[in-house]
Amino acid sequence: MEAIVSHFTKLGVVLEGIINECLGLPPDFRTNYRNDRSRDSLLGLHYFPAIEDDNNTGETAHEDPGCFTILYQDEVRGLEVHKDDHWIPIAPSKDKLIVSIGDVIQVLSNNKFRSATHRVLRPSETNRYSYAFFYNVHGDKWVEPLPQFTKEIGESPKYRGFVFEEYHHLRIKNRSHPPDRPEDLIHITHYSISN
Ligand SMILES: O=C(O)CCC(=O)C(=O)O
Ligand SMILES: [Fe+2]
Repeated sequence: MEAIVSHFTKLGVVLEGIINECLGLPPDFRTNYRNDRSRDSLLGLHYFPAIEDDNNTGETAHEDPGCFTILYQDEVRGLEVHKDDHWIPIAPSKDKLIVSIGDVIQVLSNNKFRSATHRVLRPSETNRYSYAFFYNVHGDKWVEPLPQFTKEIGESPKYRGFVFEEYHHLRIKNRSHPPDRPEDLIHITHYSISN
């Protein structure tokens, strides 16, 4: 397990540099913004075969809350990404890792990069295993749209700022104490500014 975390962490640092570059952020942005990996987490997931009447739901549609997620799925299908009103299956492969942008990058970039809406449908014929490595910011980090994507280019911020831990807790609460109505689940839109 420790070896996997160490590999994912090294890869995460490289990916973060690539994402920063794609966003046009300076190379030292990462070390200036944060340089603490203590809130990253690795989740090992085991999905039992779907049975009739449970809609095959493994993970309902959601976006990951942190910076980005590195996902390893075995050779069993199930992961789907929502794009242009369609659910697109992500072909499983033992040789591939899937990287998805999370809500923190969406907020920092003021929606220039969007977090990926995804879900897992469990196949009925077999178990499914995956590892999700969540590359996060530190809990007490203040997250808000960066000036590079707001005042420096004449755009108004689409989110109010928040402490990452607060949002993370609300997201965990979605799971531990799910609200009666699905529309009351907390998403990043909780911090949206409607102009
Ligand atoms: O198991 C998967 O393929 C995805 C898991 C996931 O989306 C999550 O844990 O946030
Ligand atoms: Fe996810």
